[in-house]
Amino acid sequence: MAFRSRVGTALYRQGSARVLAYTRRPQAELALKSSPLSSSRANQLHRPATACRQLSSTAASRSPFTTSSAATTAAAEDEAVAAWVEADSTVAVRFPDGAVTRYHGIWLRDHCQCPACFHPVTKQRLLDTAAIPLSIKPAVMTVAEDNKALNIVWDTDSHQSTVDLAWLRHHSYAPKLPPLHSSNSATATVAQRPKRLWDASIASKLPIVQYADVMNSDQGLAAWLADIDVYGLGFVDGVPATPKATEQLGRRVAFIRETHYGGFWDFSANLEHGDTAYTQLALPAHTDTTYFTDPIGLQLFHLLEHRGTGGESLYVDGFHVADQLRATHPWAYDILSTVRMSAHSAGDANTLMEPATTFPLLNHDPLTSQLYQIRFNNDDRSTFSHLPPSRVKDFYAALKEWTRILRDPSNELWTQLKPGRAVMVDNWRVLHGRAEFTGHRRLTGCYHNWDDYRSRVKTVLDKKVMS
Ligand SMILES: C[N+](C)(C)CCCC[C@H](N)C(=O)O
Ligand SMILES: O=C(O)CCC(=O)C(=O)O
Repeated sequence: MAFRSRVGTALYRQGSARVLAYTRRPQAELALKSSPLSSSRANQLHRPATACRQLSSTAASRSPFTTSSAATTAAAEDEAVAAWVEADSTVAVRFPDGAVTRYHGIWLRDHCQCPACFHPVTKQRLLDTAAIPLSIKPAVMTVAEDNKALNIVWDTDSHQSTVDLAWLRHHSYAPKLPPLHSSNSATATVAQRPKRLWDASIASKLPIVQYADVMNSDQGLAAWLADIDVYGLGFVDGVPATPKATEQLGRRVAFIRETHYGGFWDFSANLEHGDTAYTQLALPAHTDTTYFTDPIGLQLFHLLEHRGTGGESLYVDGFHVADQLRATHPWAYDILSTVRMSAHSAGDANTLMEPATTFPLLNHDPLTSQLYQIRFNNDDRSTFSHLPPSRVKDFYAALKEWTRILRDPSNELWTQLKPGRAVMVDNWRVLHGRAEFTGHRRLTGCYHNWDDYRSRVKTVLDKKVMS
C-alpha cells in the first residue's frame, strides 16, 4: 500500500480505487449533531439518508464502499488522475493531461447531482444550498477505477457525492481549463456555429429553405434554425400565401409572443395601431420593441398582397455594422456600448410601453464582453434627460457614425418580399425596415421570444442537453 502524504492527508490505494482519507479523525459525526438543520427539516429537504447513500448503480460499482474485486489499475496510467484537499480546504483535481484546478468544497457540495440533491428528471436542485456549511470539505475522496468520476464523502454529514470528472473539467473555474478532448468529452458542447457577418452581397446567395422541408421534418426545421443562427435571418420559399400557413410556419419555431399588437398579425396601412408600421411611410433600419424590457427575439414577415408601388424590405446585419464601427471609430463604439437610453410605444390610447431600465444601443455580455444584442429604433427612442451635459454631443456624434455605416448601401440588403417567400429575422442582431409605398399592402407575421428561439436551436439543431 503506497502512502504519499499530502498536506496532512494521505493518498493511498485500496483495491482498485484510491482512497484519500484524513490522517485526522473525519468530522462527520460531530457535524450531524451540530447541523443547522433539524432532522425533520433535513428529511424534508432530502429523501431519507439511505437514498443519499444509494449511489446510482454505475456510481455504486465505482464506489469504494462496495467490495470490488477488480484488479488494481496500472499505477502509471491512473497516477495522473488524482484529487486532494489543499491546506485552504479547496479540492484540487488533476486530470489525465496533468492539468490541475481547484474547487471550493461548498461549490462541489452545492452541485451534487445525486437524486436526493438534484432531481434527475426536472434537472432542478433539491438541496438547500443555504444549509451547506461554508467550511464543508471532503472526509474521503476516491477517483473511480475508470478515471471518470470522483466519489466524495463529506465531512459534515457523510453525504456521498459522485462527480463526473468530464463535467468537473467543463465547469472548472480556478483556473478554467480547456476541454480535455473536445471531440469526445462527455460535456463537450456542440461547436458553436460561427456567426457569418454579411453585407449587400448576400443578395446573390440568400439563405433559403423550403416550407415543406421545414414543416415536415426536424432536419428541415434545423436547416432554417441554422440559417437564422448563422446569418441572423432565414428565408422560406413555397409558403402558401395564407395567414394560416404563415402562422403554422412561425409556430414550427416556437409559440407566438403576444403583445399589444396581438399575436399573429395581419396588417395594412390603416393605423389599426398607433405606430408608423401601420402607415405607408418609409421605416429606416431598426429593431423592434426596444421599449420592452425583453425585446422580442424573432420576427416573421410574409407579404400576402401589395397592389401599389414601393414597399421594398430592408435588412442590415447589425453585428457587421458594429464590427465596422469598432474598427473605424472605437470611441463611438464605446459610447454606444455605455450611454443608456429609453424607448416607448405610446401610439395606442390604452398603451404606454416603457422598459424597466434604460439600455445602450450595443449590449454586451458582462462576463464574456461579447456583443449579444443590438437595440436600436431611433423613431421609438425616448427623450434624453439623464445624460451628463458633457456626453450629449459625444452621443450624437457616435450615433451619426453608427447611422452612416448602417445606411451605407454596401451594408444594405434590399429585397421585395412576395407572397410565398417568408423571412424570419433575429431581432437582436438584424435591423429591418422598408421603403415607403403606395396602394394596398398586406403584411402578416408574428413575434417569438429570444429564449424560446435559442431553446429550439439547442434542442432541435444541436440536440444538446444541459451539461
Ligand atoms: C410588427 N408589428 C407591425 C406588429 C408591429 C410593429 C411595431 C414597430 C415598432 N415601432 C417597433 O419598432 O417595435
Ligand atoms: O412593413 C414592413 O415591411 C416592415 C414593418 C416593420 O418594420 C415592423 O413591423 O417592424
